[in-house]
Amino acid sequence: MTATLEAVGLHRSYRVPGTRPWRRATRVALDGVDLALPAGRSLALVGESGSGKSTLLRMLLALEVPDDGSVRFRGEPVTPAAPGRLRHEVGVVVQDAGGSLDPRCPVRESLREPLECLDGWAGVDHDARVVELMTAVGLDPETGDRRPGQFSGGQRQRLALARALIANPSVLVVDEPFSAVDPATRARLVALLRTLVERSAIQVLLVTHDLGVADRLCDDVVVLAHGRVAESGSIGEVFARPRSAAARDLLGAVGRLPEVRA
Ligand SMILES: Nc1ncnc2c1ncn2[C@@H]1O[C@H](COP(=O)(O)OP(=O)(O)OP(=O)(O)O)[C@@H](O)[C@H]1O
Repeated sequence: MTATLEAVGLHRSYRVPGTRPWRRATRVALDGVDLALPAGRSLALVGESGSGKSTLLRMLLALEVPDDGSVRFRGEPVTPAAPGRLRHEVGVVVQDAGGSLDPRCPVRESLREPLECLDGWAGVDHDARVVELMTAVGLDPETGDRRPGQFSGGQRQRLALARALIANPSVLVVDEPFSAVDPATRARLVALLRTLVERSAIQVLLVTHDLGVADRLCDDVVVLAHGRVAESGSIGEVFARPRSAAARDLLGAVGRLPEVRA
């Protein structure tokens, strides 16, 4: 069966800033990465800082062109110039959730924006959809007139989630979405995301340092180390019996094996 999202042989290097042009020093961020998000599954992308997770995400979202290799969405090649269905079907929550919301606009307008840009939403009541999504993420729709600065960090994460979900994506990409919130808020957001995902059958591609969150939300895991896939498989398998040093290091760093679902 065709994977929903697939990367084959991705390579990406960057010039190291400050080096003299004739020395041409480069840093390899991705070195031959293959990855697949099979239909109906959710995937966590983990790895130590600098392992290449964000770079890989930029390629997968067709925001940047790899030096080599390709990305396919539902079997079709995607590039920044021709992202095809990817832009319509993939919702994204970035690390800095507040950043996806215009600080000058009432949040209702930021939430409505994807509906105004994407096909298929012209005949739909956008305000009603905003009310629906604000309610779904546990925010009072009456607060839609407020600016992002009038919400707490956790509430802004909820708003970013609502914005990512508003155009009914089939895939939700979330990049360290819970790093800036306290543990109690994080637990509530994870529970909320899990409920939303189960209810709407969305596939999640999660980038995280938090293996507990990965375990709660995803079926499979890819462990990146030094721009390569060190290990991949079902979360239950990899967390219970890590084969690579990178996976063992990550699991060791959290002090104990995260709770693994039966
Ligand atoms: N635009 C860029 N220019 C130069 N080097 C870059 C660029 N983007 C990434 N890199 C380098 O590529 C490597 C991988 O970086 P990347 O941000 O993908 O790692 P990461 O796993 O997402 O890290 P973190 O968990 O800290 O966010 C790093 O060595 C980084 O310095």
